[in-house]
Amino acid sequence: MTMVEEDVRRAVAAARTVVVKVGSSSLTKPSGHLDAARLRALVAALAAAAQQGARVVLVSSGAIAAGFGPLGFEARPSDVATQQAVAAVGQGLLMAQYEAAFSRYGLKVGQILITAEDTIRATQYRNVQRTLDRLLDLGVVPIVNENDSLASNEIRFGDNDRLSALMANLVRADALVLLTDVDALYTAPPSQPGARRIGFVPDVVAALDDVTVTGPTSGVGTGGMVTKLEAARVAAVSGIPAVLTSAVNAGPALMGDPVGTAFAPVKHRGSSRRLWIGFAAEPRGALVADAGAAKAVRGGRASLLSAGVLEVRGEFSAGDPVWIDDESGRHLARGLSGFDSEEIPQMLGRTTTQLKRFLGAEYAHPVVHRDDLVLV
Ligand SMILES: Nc1ncnc2c1ncn2[C@@H]1O[C@H](COP(=O)(O)OP(=O)(O)O)[C@@H](O)[C@H]1O
Ligand SMILES: N[C@@H](CCC(=O)OP(=O)(O)O)C(=O)O
Repeated sequence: MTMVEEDVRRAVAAARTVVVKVGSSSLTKPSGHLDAARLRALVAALAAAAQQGARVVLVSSGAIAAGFGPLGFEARPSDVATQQAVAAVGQGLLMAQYEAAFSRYGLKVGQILITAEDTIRATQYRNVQRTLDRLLDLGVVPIVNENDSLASNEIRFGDNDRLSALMANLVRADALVLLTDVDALYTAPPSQPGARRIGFVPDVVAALDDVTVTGPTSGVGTGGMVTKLEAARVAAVSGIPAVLTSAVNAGPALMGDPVGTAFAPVKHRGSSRRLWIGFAAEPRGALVADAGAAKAVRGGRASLLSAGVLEVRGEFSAGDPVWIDDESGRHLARGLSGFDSEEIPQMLGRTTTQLKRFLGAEYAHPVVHRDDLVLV
């Protein structure tokens, strides 16, 4: 069943669990300080939704943008070490403001700082999921951000837009609301003459060809509209309706009013863990499948066995995401490797019986189990 705009609006208003993402530019001043009035206005809208029974997860950016001013920097620092230090200061300031603002409505907040690395492994993923579920059961508003101070540069999410769509999967949200500094998606950056506002996107994958988007323009944001559309796409293919609008429209958006841009889901909800594998982290290496294994993997229900692996590329540990490629180098799937890259060469081409006999029972497992594999 495809949703029309009214269905999306209604789904957002009726959402039992809703993930709301707010960008740095909506919470801070260009000087690198928090804008307390705007933060309080946002909290008022979220508290109203919570008081009507919604379980609200807030994904909030702003740690770096709120921390550089108090530390005496005139602009957002560009080197990673300073950004990480600034985020450690800004995150505390941000949470202090949220705690004070939500407490006026009798609501408690809980901080969740997350790294891509923490969550890619099955045990860690379930741990984050369990903590968030429990916080929501306790009536707490979880406030999520990337752990900017600790995330290593190569594997960070980098933008909270994508993180928010993944969070929506993780908490099995009924809706995702992306709040930024522009009132809607436009056919081109709104500063360009002739850019038209788009009220409804029935199929975000198809729409990507028709709009021109750019990176951030605010000086404090990171992803611009590119990552917001990516988030809307991840939500849509996860079966989650989404709305994109400006932070000042948070209240009306959550009440289902026709503000901003509504995105219809394009698929039924899939397994959240599989989506996480598909979108969360950049693969560290690749396993090259022979023709038989490639066919089996493409069929959608097979594990990748060492008997069908020709080559291992890159360095990774067991549990890391890897590409599964065919012999011509085309990506077939993403999956979590069951072994360290250095263990795999001795396993290549061997059947499960041979692995058990020559290397021991601990090697008699698929290189990538089908539950840990997503076709691309
Ligand atoms: N097609 C488009 N429609 C709307 N906004 C766009 C488009 N292309 C680029 N933008 C820009 O994206 C900006 C929002 O991204 P960003 O600054 O990263 O916000 P945030 O801090 O909320 O994540 C807007 O201010 C807008 O200028
Ligand atoms: N995690 C970073 C923000 C990353 C980010 O996505 O920023 P934005 O584009 O403003 O949503 C921070 O808190 O400063």
